[in-house]
Amino acid sequence: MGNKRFRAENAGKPTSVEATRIWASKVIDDFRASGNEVYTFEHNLSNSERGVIHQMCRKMGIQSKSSGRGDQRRLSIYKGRHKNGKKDEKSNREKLKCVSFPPEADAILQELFTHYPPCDGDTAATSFNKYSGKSGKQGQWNDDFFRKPKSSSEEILEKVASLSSRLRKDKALQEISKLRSKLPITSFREAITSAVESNQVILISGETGCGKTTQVPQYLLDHMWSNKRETCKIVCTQPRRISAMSVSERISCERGESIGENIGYKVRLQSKGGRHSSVVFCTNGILLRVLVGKGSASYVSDITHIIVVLDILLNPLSCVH
Ligand SMILES: Nc1ncnc2c1ncn2[C@@H]1O[C@H](COP(=O)(O)OP(=O)(O)OP(=O)(O)O)[C@@H](O)[C@H]1O
Repeated sequence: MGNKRFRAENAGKPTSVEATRIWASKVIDDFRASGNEVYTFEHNLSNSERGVIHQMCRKMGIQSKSSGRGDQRRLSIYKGRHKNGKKDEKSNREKLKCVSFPPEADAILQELFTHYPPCDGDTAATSFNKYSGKSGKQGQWNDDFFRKPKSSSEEILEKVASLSSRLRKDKALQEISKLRSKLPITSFREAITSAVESNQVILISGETGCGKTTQVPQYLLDHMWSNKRETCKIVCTQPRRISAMSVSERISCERGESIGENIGYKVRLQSKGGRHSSVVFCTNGILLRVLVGKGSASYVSDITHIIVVLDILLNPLSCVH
């Protein structure tokens, strides 16, 4: 399966973006199955077609590079990582970091990731050293990010007092607080905290913007601190790493504190906060890794609440019998 065959397919290249994707994915698949290290497309690709192919390659983890000028510009794709056409030594080192699982664990993970696929950001090395453990033991997460803060009841009281003092003094915070009190979810605050107290799982459904994401974690946190004087670890998932980061920033702002104090996040290769943070946002993929990681039992029991975002589309036709 050499360049000849690819050139033949290249000659009949389609015109629309979708058709380019279909055609290019076949060419890339054939290239991946071939013994060739490099494949160069014909020079009859337009700028936008090359753009589509570069984008596809990025998603598939294939290195791609265009070279040449004007009509002669051609796009090449590489099996290994290349820098300016030279093989990057790093790729060999990266290959050595491959994690393998015993067949039983493989089957369980396959099923989990089929039902709850990690988002793009999670599929690449998630704090690999922390997940694998420096000793090299696979699947061992040595991180205490998901452990409960060690605060005593006096320290909790101080945190509550400090929040009310900020609210008294800070005009901007008072404005935000006024806006928060007008959110549709506000009238359900008590109902939510008492439902959480008496049930293991609750489902909260509300229109977009009603306050589910930003308010529920705070209701639970304030309930744990003010009413129960107890420390807690509230883990909230978000479908995307960017939303995990921005929601934790928003909540920190609503409480007049810096991100990484009581509210934090952990996404691929990035985190703010730590064990001391009581509310932490992460992506679905990170939570899954926490839950299925070997030795996770010791700190998973520290997690007091898990808030998962579900996007359920109800098909009205399915209700018609
Ligand atoms: N970063 C932000 N800056 C300003 N306002 C924000 C910010 N994030 C959220 N809000 C506002 O806070 C309110 C509650 O938002 P929140 O995300 O909690 O709602 P939601 O019910 O979770 O919505 P969705 O179902 O779309 O996720 C909304 O009115 C929103 O506009």
